[in-house]
Amino acid sequence: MRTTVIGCGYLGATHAACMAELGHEVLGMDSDTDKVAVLASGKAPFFERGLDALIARHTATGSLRFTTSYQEAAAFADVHFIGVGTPQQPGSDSYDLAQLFDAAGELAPYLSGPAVIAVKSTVPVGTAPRLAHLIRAAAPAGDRVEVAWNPEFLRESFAIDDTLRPDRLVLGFQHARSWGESLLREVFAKIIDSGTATIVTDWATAELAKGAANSFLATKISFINAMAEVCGKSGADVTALADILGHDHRIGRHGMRPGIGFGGGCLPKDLRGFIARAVELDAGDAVGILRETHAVNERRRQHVIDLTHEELGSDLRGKRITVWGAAFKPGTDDIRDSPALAVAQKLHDLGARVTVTDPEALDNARKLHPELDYAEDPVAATEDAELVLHLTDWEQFTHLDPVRLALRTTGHKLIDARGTLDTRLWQAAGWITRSLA
Ligand SMILES: NC(=O)c1ccc[n+]([C@@H]2O[C@H](COP(=O)([O-])OP(=O)(O)OC[C@H]3O[C@@H](n4cnc5c(N)ncnc54)[C@H](O)[C@@H]3O)[C@@H](O)[C@H]2O)c1
Ligand SMILES: O=c1ccn([C@@H]2O[C@H](COP(=O)(O)OP(=O)(O)O[C@H]3O[C@H](CO)[C@@H](O)[C@H](O)[C@H]3O)[C@@H](O)[C@H]2O)c(=O)[nH]1
Repeated sequence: MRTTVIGCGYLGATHAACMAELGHEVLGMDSDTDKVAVLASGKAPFFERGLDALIARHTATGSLRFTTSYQEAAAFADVHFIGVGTPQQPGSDSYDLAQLFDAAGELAPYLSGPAVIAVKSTVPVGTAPRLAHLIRAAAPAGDRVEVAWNPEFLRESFAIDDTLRPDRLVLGFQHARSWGESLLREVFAKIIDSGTATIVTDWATAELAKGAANSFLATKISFINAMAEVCGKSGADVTALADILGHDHRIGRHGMRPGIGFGGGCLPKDLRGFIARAVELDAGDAVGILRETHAVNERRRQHVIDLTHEELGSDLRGKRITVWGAAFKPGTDDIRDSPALAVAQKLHDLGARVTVTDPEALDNARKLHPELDYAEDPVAATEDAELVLHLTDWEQFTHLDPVRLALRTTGHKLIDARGTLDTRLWQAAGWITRSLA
């Protein structure tokens, strides 16, 4: 089959490559000419394990191509996935849907025959009817264009695997047993036939499924971090506590790693967007729990700042601090709402001299935070540091030798905000360690 993917960022580029991997002919479309040039040359414009190889393989055979033309995209296929961004509006917790409505508005005038627009972008519930109205009004094919909602649940750093082997497939339609459903079942046939739970539902449930899933995941992380606060006051061990809770199959250990809290391009903004939409719908009382999820998460970042003051004093001006980590989590160069960079920025604002190191995300970090210092090598980054903050849990950091590092630093002080360092080894090497987990 032929499909297009409109919007080739983290989600769209992965989706396009994976659709080609399923055996389809795919045309990726993006309005960013530089991004399209990189993709067309057979590379991913960001770091995601395995994606370069997948894009290279399918662009080489011609089954995966890229364009900046809506007209070419409309003519190429009957099934169009939309994966453009839906960031938070500046100065508000609500979603900014401009990319989505722009993309749909640009594509629609070229839709002259029956087509299915399957939206993967994350949106507030109630978006589908508005988008369908806009598309049908602008498309020559009118009501023969069907809008489907197909939320995406992939995690960055596992993006390919999560796309090809998802936990579930959700397809939302305006009407039951539609033409669009048959077409999308054909697109996803290999995934469906491998036994993946496939839930066909209405638009609103499909839209809500995504925000609800991310709100739950965020709440699970904040729950264990709230327990970390109680453990901190009572002397209990939150990692052991998470293990004990996780053995209960109704709770499970996944998503229960305590530490600095969640960041990234999805959980924080989807949580805020979900709360804002519930308030608009007069269901504000129902999301009180999510407000607390958000508050706990904010406290985790502040806790790192508080511990820094405890170790280095109230005046941080001129203090040399090394931050290990810039990406919001390991396995990606994505720095959107990165807890590590938020803390680094705050410490810089307080007058500290902050040096950041990260295996993949330094280029992105430099662009967004030119005021911080950077070092490629974590050992060199730690030179003369009075305090080391371990803020993103890259595996590489766990292999660093605390004895060797102790010789280079002036303070021998470590805050492990991810709980993945063996702090006993660090203490044996003469370090004072503090932990969030
Ligand atoms: N990143 C993830 O892991 C992930 C996972 C699941 C869902 N999502 C959701 O998917 C959506 C996309 O997220 P992302 O992380 O890929 O964002 P992104 O910012 O990386 O990508 C968005 C892409 O859309 C392009 N674009 C913007 N306006 C366009 C237009 N009018 N026409 C064509 N292209 C246009 C941009 O150039 C960019 O390449 C969001 O709604 C997000 O919440 C993301
Ligand atoms: O036990 C945990 C698990 C995660 N995190 C943090 O939570 C954030 C999000 O992690 P993760 O969920 O692995 O990454 P994302 O790639 O942001 O994926 C989330 O957001 C995507 C975009 O909506 C969804 O598709 C995914 O299902 C959802 O997991 C990161 O900062 C992690 O460090 C923790 O602190 N503790």
